[in-house]
Amino acid sequence: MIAERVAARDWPEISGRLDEDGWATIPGLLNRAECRSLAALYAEEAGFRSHVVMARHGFGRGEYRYFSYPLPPMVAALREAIYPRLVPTANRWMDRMGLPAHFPPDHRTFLARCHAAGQARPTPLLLRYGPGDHNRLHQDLYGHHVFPIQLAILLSCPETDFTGGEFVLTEQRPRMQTRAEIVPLGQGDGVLFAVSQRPGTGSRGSCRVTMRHGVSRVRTGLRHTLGLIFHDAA
Ligand SMILES: O=C(O)CCC(=O)C(=O)O
Ligand SMILES: [Fe+2]
Repeated sequence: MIAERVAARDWPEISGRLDEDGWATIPGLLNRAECRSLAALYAEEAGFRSHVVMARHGFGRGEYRYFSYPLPPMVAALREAIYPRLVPTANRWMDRMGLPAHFPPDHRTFLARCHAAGQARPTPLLLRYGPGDHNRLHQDLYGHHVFPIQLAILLSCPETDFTGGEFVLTEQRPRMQTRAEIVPLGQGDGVLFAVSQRPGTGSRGSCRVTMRHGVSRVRTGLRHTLGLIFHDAA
């Protein structure tokens, strides 16, 4: 089901958006019931390898939990189905930036590479924000092996479950001020975005664009997200 749903998307269009902007939304990737059941996992004791209280690390305010292996079936299915769709873009980006990394066509092979290099801890996570919580701009780098695109899915419903809490992306280009963009997301929508660097075209030809992401302050209610990073952590 997840595989068919992912296959039905217009991947050439999504790749074009990623090349142009460094991010692309996938509207309605999960339905409301799926969002609810994933968000409900947050309260369960089992299934997670660690719990991070963001304020303790200067990451912002709010909390998140990394899943342990085996991942919940829906999370595993999303990771496996989406990765191969992103590989052509990821490899093109590496070429354009003159970086040697080359990503294999299936996720299992890429994970084996991460694990052999000591990056063996799963990175998919659930995040939870209440009133006043926010996520400071950051990059999800967890070791040498970095797949350059990641996915976040909004599990809560804006205006109904929470207010505020916008997904924010910034990009920095050489010799320019930082630009910020708010990504409009509804419940169940996914956003694909550059983890750290992507190729761009600047005034002097091609350049590297540095991206960061975060979440603006949640005003009211509770906001849950699922984060899917394709490399594992050291
Ligand atoms: O909560 C969000 O929308 C962003 C979560 C995040 O930082 C991530 O998925 O890597
Ligand atoms: Fe993140």
